[in-house]
Amino acid sequence: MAYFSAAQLHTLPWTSSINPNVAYRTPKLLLYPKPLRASFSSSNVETTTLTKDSTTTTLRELCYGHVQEHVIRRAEEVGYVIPTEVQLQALPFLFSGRDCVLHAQTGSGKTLAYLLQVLSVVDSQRSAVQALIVVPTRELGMQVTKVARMLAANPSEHESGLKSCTVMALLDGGMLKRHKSWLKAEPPTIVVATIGSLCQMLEKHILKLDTCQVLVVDEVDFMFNSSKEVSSLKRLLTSYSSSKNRQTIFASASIPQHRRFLYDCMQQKWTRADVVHVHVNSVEPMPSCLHHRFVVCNRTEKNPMLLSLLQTDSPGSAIIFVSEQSGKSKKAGSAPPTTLLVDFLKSSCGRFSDVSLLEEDMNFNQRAASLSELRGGGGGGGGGGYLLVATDIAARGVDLPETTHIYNFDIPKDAVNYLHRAGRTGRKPFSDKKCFVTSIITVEELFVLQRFENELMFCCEQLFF
Ligand SMILES: Nc1ncnc2c1ncn2[C@@H]1O[C@H](COP(=O)(O)OP(=O)(O)OP(=O)(O)O)[C@@H](O)[C@H]1O
Repeated sequence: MAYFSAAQLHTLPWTSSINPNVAYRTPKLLLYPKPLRASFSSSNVETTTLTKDSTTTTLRELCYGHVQEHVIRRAEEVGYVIPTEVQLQALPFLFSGRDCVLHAQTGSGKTLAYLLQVLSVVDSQRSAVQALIVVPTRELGMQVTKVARMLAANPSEHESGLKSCTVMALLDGGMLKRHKSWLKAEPPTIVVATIGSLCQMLEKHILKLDTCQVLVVDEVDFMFNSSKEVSSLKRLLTSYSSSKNRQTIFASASIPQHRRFLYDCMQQKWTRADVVHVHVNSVEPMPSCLHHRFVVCNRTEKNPMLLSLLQTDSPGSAIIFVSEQSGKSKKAGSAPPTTLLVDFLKSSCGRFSDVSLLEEDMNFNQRAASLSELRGGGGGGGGGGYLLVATDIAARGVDLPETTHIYNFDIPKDAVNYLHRAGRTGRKPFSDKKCFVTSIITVEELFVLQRFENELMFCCEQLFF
């Protein structure tokens, strides 16, 4: 069993060294103790770090002998030809069957990395659930299911007589009765699930994991941080299936206190003891193409300030993040801040007459319609772009690669939240086109933003209007 000393556990949350290329604003509050080295030899955990790769390995070469030809061809058809850094780094470990923690920037292609491994392991001719992918939200689940189905589709299914791999989306708000019949009649090969729906099926013994060979938990830090999900997740990892009998893959762009997390993975038997930590861009938690800015104004001036920013930036496509409505405001019967902002934008300027909305209080169908409208090139903003007003439901995992601007209308609740909101832009792996993250803050919130700068090691430029 690996052992970590107290000194090793007392570590920087994001990184192992300060990035010398970042120009920091002063005064800098260095909140953490002196930097530790990237790897530590007294443990079984292998930490791999990669900054820039110069090889020209193709995804085909990387997957050769592991992933079926039709899957590789499908990936190439949709433009996945060159692997991203996390794919390059992680796939050899994944293909070897090792448990992995994929820890890489937002938009770096972690989904494709774990899906290629899932598709390399499953046998579509076997009628049994062989892979389970757990996600925190229905939106992310739908997105992962779509990519998995797209990669798994076998155009020569009829000629060869071989069945294609089936992917079930077992997501909160779905038709669980139908899924129940499906699971009983012919179990799918891969299940993508939110933890609530999954546990219902497991508790009723409709879904069994004894044939499951790969278990993926996406946005793993979020799941472990959510009081609603954590006990179910722990049960899933230890009671419903054993880490000895499966490959376990965890993925996230943010794993605060990652060494502590890796220690827990082994101690609690969520993974096997030889788990690999694939840590890409460990010194730079956010994509370098992001340009961070802020404006200071009074609370009452936020709406006109946002409008000025939108008029000046003229964003191609933008997401505006607004805090969730407080319980007190709901009780008082006030309109949600998201709705108020959408109404303001619609009435203030013609270009923003078609603003989309995504928030928890919408029903699942409305939420799906809102996202598919954006993906279809609809939505506000004109010129094929969109303008989306959203709560943090859109902050994790949602992939809208055309987004060029993020506006924090309300300041994120912590640095992790800042990182994921910011990560909804800059999602084209091989593009270094500048994307913008702008926070609208009050004077009192300046200190909070500065804390985020320290924790995430970025530099924010002040704009004046
Ligand atoms: N090899 C590749 N070549 C080109 N594009 C890619 C490649 N791999 C992934 N992408 C694209 O990159 C974008 C981001 O990928 P993905 O959603 O997997 O990121 P992620 O690492 O899971 O991000 P997050 O942490 O925000 O969930 C997607 O639009 C995806 O289609």
